Amino acid sequence: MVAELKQRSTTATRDAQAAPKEEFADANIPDDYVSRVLATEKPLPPVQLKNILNEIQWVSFLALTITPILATYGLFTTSWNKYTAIWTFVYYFMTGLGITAGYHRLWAHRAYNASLPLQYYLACMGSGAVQGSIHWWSRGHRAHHRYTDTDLDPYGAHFGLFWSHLGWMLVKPRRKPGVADISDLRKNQVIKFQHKFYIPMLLFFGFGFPTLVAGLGWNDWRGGFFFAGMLRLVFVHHSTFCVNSLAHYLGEATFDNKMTPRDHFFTALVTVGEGYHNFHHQFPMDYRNAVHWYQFDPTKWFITAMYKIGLASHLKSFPDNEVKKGRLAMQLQKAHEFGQQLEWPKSSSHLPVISWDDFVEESKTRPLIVVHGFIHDVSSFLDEHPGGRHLLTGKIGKDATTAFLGGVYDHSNAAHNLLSMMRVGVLDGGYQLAKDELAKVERENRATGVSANRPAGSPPSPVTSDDEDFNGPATPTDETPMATVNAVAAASEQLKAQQSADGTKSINLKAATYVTPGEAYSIVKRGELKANARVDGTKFGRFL
Ligand code: HEM
Repeated sequence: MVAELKQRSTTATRDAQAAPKEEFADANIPDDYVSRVLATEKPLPPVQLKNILNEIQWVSFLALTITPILATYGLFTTSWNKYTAIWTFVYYFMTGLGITAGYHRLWAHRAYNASLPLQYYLACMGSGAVQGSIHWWSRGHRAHHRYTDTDLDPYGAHFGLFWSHLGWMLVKPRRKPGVADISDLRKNQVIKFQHKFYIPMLLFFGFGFPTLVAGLGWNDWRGGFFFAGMLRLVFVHHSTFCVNSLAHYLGEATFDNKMTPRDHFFTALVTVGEGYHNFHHQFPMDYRNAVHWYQFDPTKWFITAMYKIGLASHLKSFPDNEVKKGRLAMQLQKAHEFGQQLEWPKSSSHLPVISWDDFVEESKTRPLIVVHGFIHDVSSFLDEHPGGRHLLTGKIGKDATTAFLGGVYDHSNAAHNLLSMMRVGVLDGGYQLAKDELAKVERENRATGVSANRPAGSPPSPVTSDDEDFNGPATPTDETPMATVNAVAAASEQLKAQQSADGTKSINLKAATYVTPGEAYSIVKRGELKANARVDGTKFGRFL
């Protein structure tokens, strides 16, 4: 089975990677390509001291070590000429842009179209940056984007800062980069030309041309070679390498933190504007790396200038609306993480459900106030209340929702938040129910020997907090005081009207939806809160 899988994998990978040149390299790619290749194709053993000489990639190793040595030698043996200094700086940008505007955004990502003269110019300048041919560079870069942070990424940041900056070029690749299609580049005449003549182009634009300009221009041949040639090349090299290393470590994940790319001004500064790398990995076909005018992206400015003079066209940019969505997603994630560090009120399902009667009884022993259907213990706040202690004590054992929500004072968000932290229970039904009124009447009448919902002489019904037991208003008797009967009947009528309106056994609309900052709780059916209490294992009708 394993052998078969291995066979299939090898065949699929070979198919994918060695497809005919004019076809898409990934035309036959299996759906599980990444995991299959990683599982079945073993990487080369790790580089160790004992095998290092065999593992070194000598061409790039020498190129990357000899240039800084020669540049340092030049620095100590050559005097600076003002014009050479300016030329070195200018040629740094020219060759840097050859990579960023040419190799990277034009060819690797097809972020815009360039006229033939601009393409040849960028190919020449890119050759002067000595980083391999467009063909080789773009293939590796497409694999980097496609397999970011996996072992199929040729310069995966997950292998460490040194590996992604330099290490991957100094030793033989530990495994073949993942398949990436470059069939479009194979057809490009400029790329074909540069690939064919890459070595002479590299030597000329890397060292000959900068030396010639300084030598013929102001007779500084030596400075031209060491500074505009060697020293400039060291800077261009490490500028590009920083995109693979620093841009995956330093800064913000502005649009997505699933992978390592980050946005940072400093990286942008040292990479000719490639430092907004989180943006770039999200929107790779965008000709910009930086969307804001104040962000440093000379490559974008160069492409825009080329567009203005008619040498570039079809500049691609990702829809602004979608860019904003990416930013918002991360902002929301951060806000959520911040919120998780805060203390939040107990939710209704973690509080006991208390009947109105029990609430009133308990209020005699401690300062309890009902607001929004929650019972709050305000003892810690009595003396702190900006509106005065008397306003709170006046509402103990009562429902203060109306007063709290603007009847007396329309409290701030802060007050709502503070209040929610004082919750100790949920009032059954959310507000004082008609049956509570009824129970009160019962209690009062019990003293006088009459009942509001039973014929005189029959035993009083127990006051129950089970909603299902509530069957409407009492039948008035001759003994019931008329005012009480009317109040109960009115409350009952209201309840009935509402029940028939929405077809449910619901509660007063006013109390139906409680919106507390950070939480919205909606009671859809009477008795639901009780279920919450049961789930939580708390006892119904008892304070914790
Ligand atoms: C436990 C419940 C309560 C809490 C946590 C609370 C909290 C606060 C807070 C924080 C303020 C400052 C202004 C603001 O943030 O909005 C305030 C002001 C006030 N509250 Fe309350 N309050 C409660 C209950 C009540 C009740 C039941 C009443 C009225 C019967 C009331 C009446 C007032 C008044 C009139 C002010 C304005 C004071 C002023 O600026 O002169 N509060 N309350």
